[in-house]
Amino acid sequence: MVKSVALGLYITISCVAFIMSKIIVSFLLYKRWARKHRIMEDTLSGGKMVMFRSPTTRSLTSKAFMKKTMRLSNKDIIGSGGYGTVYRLIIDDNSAFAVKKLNKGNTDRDHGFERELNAMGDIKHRNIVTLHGYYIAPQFNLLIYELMPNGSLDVLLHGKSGKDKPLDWPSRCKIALGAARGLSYLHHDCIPHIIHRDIKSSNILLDQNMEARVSDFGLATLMEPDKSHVTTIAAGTFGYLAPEYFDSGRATTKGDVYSFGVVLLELLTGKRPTDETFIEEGTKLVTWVKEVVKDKREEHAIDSSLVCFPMEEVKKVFNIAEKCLESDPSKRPTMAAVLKMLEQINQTNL
Ligand SMILES: Nc1ncnc2c1ncn2[C@@H]1O[C@H](COP(=O)(O)OP(=O)(O)OP(=O)(O)O)[C@@H](O)[C@H]1O
Repeated sequence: MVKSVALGLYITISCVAFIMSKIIVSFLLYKRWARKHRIMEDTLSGGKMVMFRSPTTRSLTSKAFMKKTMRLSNKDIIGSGGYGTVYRLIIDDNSAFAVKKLNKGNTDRDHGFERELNAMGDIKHRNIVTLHGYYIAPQFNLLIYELMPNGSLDVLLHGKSGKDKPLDWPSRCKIALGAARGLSYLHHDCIPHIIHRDIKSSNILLDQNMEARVSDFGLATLMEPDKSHVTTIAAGTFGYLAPEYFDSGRATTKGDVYSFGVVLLELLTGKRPTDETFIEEGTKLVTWVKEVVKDKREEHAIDSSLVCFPMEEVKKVFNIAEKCLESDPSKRPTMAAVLKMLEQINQTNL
């Protein structure tokens, strides 16, 4: 009898010790993960700041960062979009950021919002704009990105100041290839796979080497779209949205492929998909280009600011764009296939 009680006690103690050790190991592993991923996590001015570990953020302190952030003013604005305003934040010679102040604070956000942001911070690729950190507070939220010194493809192609220095053909090829590589990474190499949902020229930014970086991935999922933002419907932007989206409202990788096809047309023709002349003529960029390609008149559609270009390559890029713009999503290539096609024709430019 005594023996069986002792045995029972022994088994209970062993089980409790086993469970406790598992809990402690999990806790330690979590702490290690958090230390690796977050250089700092601070409660500041009623909000929480999280910065992810990277060479750029290593020497920063959250207080110094917040102090500079609070001093941002209109003269620091780089641009604004449907989700908020983007500011240039220079900390020192080695650290410059683009801070996106989202329109709403976190009053209606849950832990899913932070989980999404942490997942976005894990994505590192040479053709994706890195998210360095975030700040969440009841009044406003900030997303802290790496600063892209050469701005967006949208401004480079259709900038307000006129095309004083138009992009040459090799630069356009390099941008198309970089953007395809970034998007292909999100679709095929990330686990779980990521649908961008808002591919357009203003979401393709250029780094110091004029290498394309896809920005704003995950943002459409993260945010409830601001109803005052007229260009964005549930997700995506008019002119770039795949036709099936208007029926189903469902974002898919093939929807991203369609939007990428529109960006290729922008690179080729130098025209915006929402160009007023198309609306006046009752057509759209995609329809117009399809007719031009069918009639083999590509030279009439090419951007007039392009003075020197190899016609064979131009035709091939028109062809890839056409494939991306198939009305039936199942007939569109995957981004991996688009990347391969672009790599094949661009070998001479790279
Ligand atoms: N990381 C960055 N580095 C440099 N400039 C940036 C950065 N992020 C955004 N910008 C600039 O700020 C502008 C506004 O960006 P934002 O992403 O808020 O809006 P958008 O992409 O134009 O529109 P939408 O919100 O509908 O996607 C961009 O056109 C770009 O020029």
